[in-house]
Amino acid sequence: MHRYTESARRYALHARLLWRAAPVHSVLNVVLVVASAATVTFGIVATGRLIGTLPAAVKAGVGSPAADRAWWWLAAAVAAYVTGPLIHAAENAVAQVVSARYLRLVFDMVAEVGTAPYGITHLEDPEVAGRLDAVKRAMRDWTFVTGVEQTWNLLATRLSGVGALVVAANWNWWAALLAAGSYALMAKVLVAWLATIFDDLLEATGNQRRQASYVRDLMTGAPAAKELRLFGLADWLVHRYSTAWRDAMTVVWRNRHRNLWPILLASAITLVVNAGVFALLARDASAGTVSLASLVTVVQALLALEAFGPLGDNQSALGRNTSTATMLVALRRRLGLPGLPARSPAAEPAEPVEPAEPVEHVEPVEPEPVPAARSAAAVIELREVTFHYPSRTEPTIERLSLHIPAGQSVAIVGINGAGKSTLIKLLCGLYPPDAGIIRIDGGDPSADEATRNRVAVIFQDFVRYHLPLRDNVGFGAHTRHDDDAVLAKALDDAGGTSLLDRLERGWDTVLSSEYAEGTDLSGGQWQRVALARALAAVAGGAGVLVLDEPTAALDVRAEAALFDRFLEVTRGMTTLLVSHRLSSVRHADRIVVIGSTDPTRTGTGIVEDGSHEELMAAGGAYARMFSLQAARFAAAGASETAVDPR
Ligand SMILES: Nc1ncnc2c1ncn2[C@@H]1O[C@H](COP(=O)(O)OP(=O)(O)OP(=O)(O)O)[C@@H](O)[C@H]1O
Repeated sequence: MHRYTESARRYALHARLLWRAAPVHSVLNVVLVVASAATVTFGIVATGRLIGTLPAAVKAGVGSPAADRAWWWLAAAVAAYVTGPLIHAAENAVAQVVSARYLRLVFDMVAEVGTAPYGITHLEDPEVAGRLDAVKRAMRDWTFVTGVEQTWNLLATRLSGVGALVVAANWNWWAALLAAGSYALMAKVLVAWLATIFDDLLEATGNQRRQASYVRDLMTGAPAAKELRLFGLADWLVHRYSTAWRDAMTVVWRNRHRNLWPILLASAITLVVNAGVFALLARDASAGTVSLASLVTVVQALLALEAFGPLGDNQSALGRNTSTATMLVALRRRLGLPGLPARSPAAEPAEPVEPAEPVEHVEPVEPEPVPAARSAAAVIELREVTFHYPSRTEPTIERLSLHIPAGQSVAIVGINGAGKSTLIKLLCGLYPPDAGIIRIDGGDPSADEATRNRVAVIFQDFVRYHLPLRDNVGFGAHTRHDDDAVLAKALDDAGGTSLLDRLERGWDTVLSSEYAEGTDLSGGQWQRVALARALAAVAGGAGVLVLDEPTAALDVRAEAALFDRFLEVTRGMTTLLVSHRLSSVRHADRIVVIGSTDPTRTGTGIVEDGSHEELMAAGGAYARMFSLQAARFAAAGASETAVDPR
């Protein structure tokens, strides 16, 4: 029973989405659908009447009143059959608009799931990630759009069934109801069966199908192409793909077979009921209680009752669509978002389908007046901060306190896995701490957007946007994105001016060789572009600049020179540098070594804190790491002024 009420709920959600996406066009489509169903019913009646009047008309001859009546019914039937396709065409045209807006709305809803909660904890939750991926995959399937477009055809068909029912009920109301009911039962059972399959596809198989898709993409995409050939992985991947896919689909196949019997039963009922109803009609006709005109009309009407039954591919497309929308709404609610966004994109142009417009609950950031040169340096305060990743039980950071005054440059160093990047992510508010407080100029970065905008970070795995150089640099600058002077200065400060000179289309060159007139960059060039993005952020209002090892692809000397330059151009700013190469960060005002502070604690704290000279003089962990790196590098025959990477 639950399955049947559930399908009613899904259709109700579908109706709400259509209404939200395109209210005017949806109402227009309903009107057209009613008109279309009416022409079908009228066509049935007119044809029946025409056939019924023909014998008398033929007998009475041309010009007789009977012949006139036949002509009238003929004209009416032709009008119905000609008008029907015209209305249908109009309905399709309006349906296109509705589907474009519907897609836009659903795209916004998905984008909001990915972007609206500022923290990234939810995206690392395997269940959320699996569902989000399943929704995105289902949206890419052609059935998703077809499902929306077919809504109106399905509605028109069902309504034409109502017309046929009224006509058939004129002959025998209970027989007509019985026939219509048997078709409806079959449709209900089939819809519930399809919904189970789609839910299984979306839910139960989410992770396994994700694995299978991942392996398939490895085989067909550029990123793994080199290793795939070098390690001879092709056969292994093909095998892995087919087993992952089979494992994923086993649940679907099993449920598909297990739930088949209600469909077989409903089909048998429909067959028996309809045989009985037609036998009843035949009996009435032979007894003379049904005229020839009525017989033709009722036969057509009874056949048209099939409109209440299963409607093939169109219905499964709509079923798939409603399953996806239901899952999306549930996912949104789980993340604390409203099921449906409050604002309608109906007023927006339907095409092209663009990325999400500002979402309802995230206040659009009003461009603030940005100082011409640079914004004020920020003060950073971490007090007794403890944090553990959702997928772990032990804390990664434990009771860590750090005060960074405005304008200081600080290097964060520590061994692999010490928690340097985690500390930076906490500073950006990407995760809220479990305990303790993090403040930037008094604001909480995990809760306050204006505070977050004060921090500009380039991570080790910074994004290489396949977009023009202008965007790759300008994305850092928020409100100054289009200010060429700001971008040029940032690129120059990052040591990337020569790169600009080499690009044929200058700032407009797309940084990807997958585009005509685009070009890819070397690892080092990409790092300079990323660095320029961080520097551009200063003009955009950032008060803290963080470089979390985005320079690993540069050689030792280049990284050291770049960091020195970075410290020079950002003098007076609050800056944080993370690097394994201690020589690269030795010129920072202050060096903070993080690591295990106490054997009873699993999380990281501050082990040492001071300037390069102070820490070297103290002869602690930093001094030992520095000397070790220097010795290794010297042994490798390089200059003694630079220190070996790792
Ligand atoms: N998203 C995550 N989920 C769970 N654990 C994580 C996640 N990211 C990092 N960790 C774990 O947290 C610990 C600290 O990682 P982090 O990346 O902060 O170290 P790091 O000092 O920056 O390391 P490296 O020098 O290698 O870059 C590691 O044990 C790592 O495995």
